[in-house]
Amino acid sequence: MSIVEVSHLAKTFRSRERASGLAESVRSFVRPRYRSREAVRDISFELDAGEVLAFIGPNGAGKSTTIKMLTGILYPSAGSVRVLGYTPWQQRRQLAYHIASVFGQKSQLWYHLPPQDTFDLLARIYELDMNEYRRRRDFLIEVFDIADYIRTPARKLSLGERMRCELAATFLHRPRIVFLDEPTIGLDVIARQRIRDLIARLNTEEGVTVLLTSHDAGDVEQVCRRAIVINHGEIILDESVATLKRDYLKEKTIDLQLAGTVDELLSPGSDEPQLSIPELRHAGIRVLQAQEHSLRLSVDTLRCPLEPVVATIMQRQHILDMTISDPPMETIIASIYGSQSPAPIAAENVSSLAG
Ligand SMILES: Nc1ncnc2c1ncn2[C@@H]1O[C@H](COP(=O)(O)OP(=O)(O)OP(=O)(O)O)[C@@H](O)[C@H]1O
Repeated sequence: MSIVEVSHLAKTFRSRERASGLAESVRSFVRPRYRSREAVRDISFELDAGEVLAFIGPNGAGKSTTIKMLTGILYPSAGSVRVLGYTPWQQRRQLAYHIASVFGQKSQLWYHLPPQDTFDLLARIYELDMNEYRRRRDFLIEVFDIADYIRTPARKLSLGERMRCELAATFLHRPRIVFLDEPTIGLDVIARQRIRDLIARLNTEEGVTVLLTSHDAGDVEQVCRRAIVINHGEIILDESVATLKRDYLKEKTIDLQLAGTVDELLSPGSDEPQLSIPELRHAGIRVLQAQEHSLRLSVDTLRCPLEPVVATIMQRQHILDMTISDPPMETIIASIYGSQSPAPIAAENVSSLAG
């Protein structure tokens, strides 16, 4: 059953243009000029209870604006939205008891207070029964493993610790839907993995519906089952993550730091660097960069699993360090459009496998 229904949603921002210089400032004061930006053009989709949806797209695609309309923070310019039967911007207060949102860049924890105090305040805001609240709080403290710093002021927590507390706070009132806008932004590999596992666990155990935005393809692959890709405020793809993986997330980049020089692994004399190892002269493997001790390969994991590639190189060279990264979201979007973008590897997407 659909618990979120979005139909032809649009949002145009109208902002006053700032003038520079005294004369222009006076002119713009007398006759202000406005600029319109269509952040969301025409978005329609439905979400069933228990789904985990990735809502992805490049910077400025309209993801946060859509979430803000679904949670009642913004009203739209056109279209309709029903979330759990409510119209978010008209019934924001009623809806707030049943949903929660996390904006990775903004904190809902009181900066100078320990998370425990924020939890107590939220319990009052959501009018929770105190016994039920304590049980729930203790359960979340255990699940999110935050007992050690629940009494430390939020301002003193590391980003990963704070994010775990943010999420615990989000689940306090047993929301039926959570909107997570970049919940893993800025986190290291281990903290990111932990957040992914926790979101997946609460979805499985409590059936909470999740709508998640992220620039990290790993979040999408590991947490979500369906993905909506948007660009310029419009949906360009609505598919299962399995299909997205098969068609667009199959390329991985392996960066290797070698004890020896890369020349030992390359065929001499060719213009384009090519591996000399016969087993790795495979259409699914491309050398992206080769310099002194570092080698960057692109591997099409559908045609060629990663393990044998790494194992074959290890037989010939000692590997000092290795990272495996997903293509950046811009590249995925570009390949959805059917063309390849030369966007650089997103450093934050890198997951280190060896140190
Ligand atoms: N309050 C606002 N006033 C004017 N323009 C805005 C406002 N909020 C967002 N925009 C513009 O709307 C467009 C969509 O922004 P939005 O934050 O929804 O994108 P996003 O997909 O979440 O991007 P990112 O991945 O960078 O967070 C952008 O061009 C942005 O500059």
